Amino acid sequence: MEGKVLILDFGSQYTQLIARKVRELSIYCEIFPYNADVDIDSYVAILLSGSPYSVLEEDAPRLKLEIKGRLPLLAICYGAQYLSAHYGGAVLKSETREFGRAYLSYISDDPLFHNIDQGSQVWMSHSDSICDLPDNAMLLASTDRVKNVAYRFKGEETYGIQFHPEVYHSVDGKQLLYNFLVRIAKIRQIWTTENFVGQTLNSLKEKLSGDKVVLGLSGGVDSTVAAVLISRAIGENLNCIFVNNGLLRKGEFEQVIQQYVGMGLHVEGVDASKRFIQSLEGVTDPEEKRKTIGKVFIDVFEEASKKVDAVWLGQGTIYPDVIESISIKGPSATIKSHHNVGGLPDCMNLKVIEPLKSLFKDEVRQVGAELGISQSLIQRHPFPGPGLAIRILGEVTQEAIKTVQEADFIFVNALKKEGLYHDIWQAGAILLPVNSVGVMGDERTYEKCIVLRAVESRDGMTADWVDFPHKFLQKVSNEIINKVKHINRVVYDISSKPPATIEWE
Ligand SMILES: Nc1ncnc2c1ncn2[C@@H]1O[C@H](COP(=O)(O)OP(=O)(O)OP(=O)(O)O)[C@@H](O)[C@H]1O
Repeated sequence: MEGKVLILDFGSQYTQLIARKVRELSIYCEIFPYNADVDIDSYVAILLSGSPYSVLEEDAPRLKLEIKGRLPLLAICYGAQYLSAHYGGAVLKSETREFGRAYLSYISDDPLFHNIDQGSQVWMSHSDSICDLPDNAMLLASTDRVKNVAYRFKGEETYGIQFHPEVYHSVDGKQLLYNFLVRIAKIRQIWTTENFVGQTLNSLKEKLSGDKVVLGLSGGVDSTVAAVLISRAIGENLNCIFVNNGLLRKGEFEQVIQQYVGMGLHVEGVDASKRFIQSLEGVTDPEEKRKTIGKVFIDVFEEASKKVDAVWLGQGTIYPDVIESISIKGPSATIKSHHNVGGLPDCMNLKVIEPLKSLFKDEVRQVGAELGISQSLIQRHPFPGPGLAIRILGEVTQEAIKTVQEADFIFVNALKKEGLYHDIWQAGAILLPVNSVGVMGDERTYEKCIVLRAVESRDGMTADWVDFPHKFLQKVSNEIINKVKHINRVVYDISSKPPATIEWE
């Protein structure tokens, strides 16, 4: 890849955002932990991230590579403090923690601040300050409260800035990154979806020449886009498997298979719903549900794929999954066990091909559009691997599945009809394992409760509930109570993530 930028991560919550901003400038970049062994010479510029640590702490992260002066370097927040402290400056605890908006009251005429004016709003988030710059560094910018807000080492393209150009509230942040990457580091802006597709097709053709590939399709965006890319490269040699685990939405299995076939994919639909539902009998613990589904999935997938004489397993892994697994904090301990195919390659002896592993979710969607995949597939809401099993609290029975499917169908259709579907990250119905008293006609009822959940989010990491017009909720609630058997009550979930999660289990 020509013109790659390296982002070394000190564990900041904003590191992925830095990468997103660089990609938005049509420049390719990769994130690695600060202590990873990377071949610096394969990059053309380096960015250092912020960090929750203080350089004053004993165990603060320190680079093991000598990077200063080798490539254009922009160090952000902790990165800037680290460079400064490491090369003879002084960093001390600030008297007051500086968090939020600040305004640049002094800006030098360095190219880093080209087209950025005095008074520009920047976003700060630090509790240490650079009190003295290293001897061979010069001051580039200040705010009223902090003097050493930006600096540069003399005679080098090595910069440090205290504020966060990657966050939205730094209004000229994108301009600053542009100045650094394009004007200073002279990187060409050639990372486009079109180029990505062209290059990926070439490399897939070369790598997979003549080999067969098997790939699990979930109906979701990632596996669909991965499948279409691979199929463009190797045609009939790609064999897809779509498993019906009986936990999909109403009519989804048939509908999605039809769409896949229409797209020219070679796909085998395996209806294993009975096997899944049987194995879930008596299981109520959420983690055990996920594990049970995962195990059956692996068995079913393995059996189906034996018929294909495959050498490769195609996967729709995307960049956030990769970052998560190499993060400086290690794979998150709290992540739920998924029924993804991560466990498959070892036991199946297949080589793994992951054509999307350098892309963020919205880039995957753009690639999908570039490949001509219909918007109805690309813009689908994320749907959990274990499906409706984790939207049925307590035991998963045929009757419970039918109830959730019907309620979900009414809710999601209403969203589509009102033109709300695409403004929402994810929506669905949850069945609670409690009965409550109601009255229908002259009869007293004692039946179940459906929760409606709809959230807005940018990346699924944080989410907020959608504030629907009451009339809309009223309409959906009426329709569910009138049409779905065993439901006498509908409630709407108004919790955000965190502290709640998007799914209930
Ligand atoms: N019903 C299924 N049949 C076949 N393969 C599946 C099925 N469900 C999931 N998979 C495979 O497992 C992978 C991970 O599943 P998961 O539900 O976590 O998807 P994801 O990471 O959200 O990706 P996607 O957007 O493809 O759904 C999918 O990308 C797909 O390859």
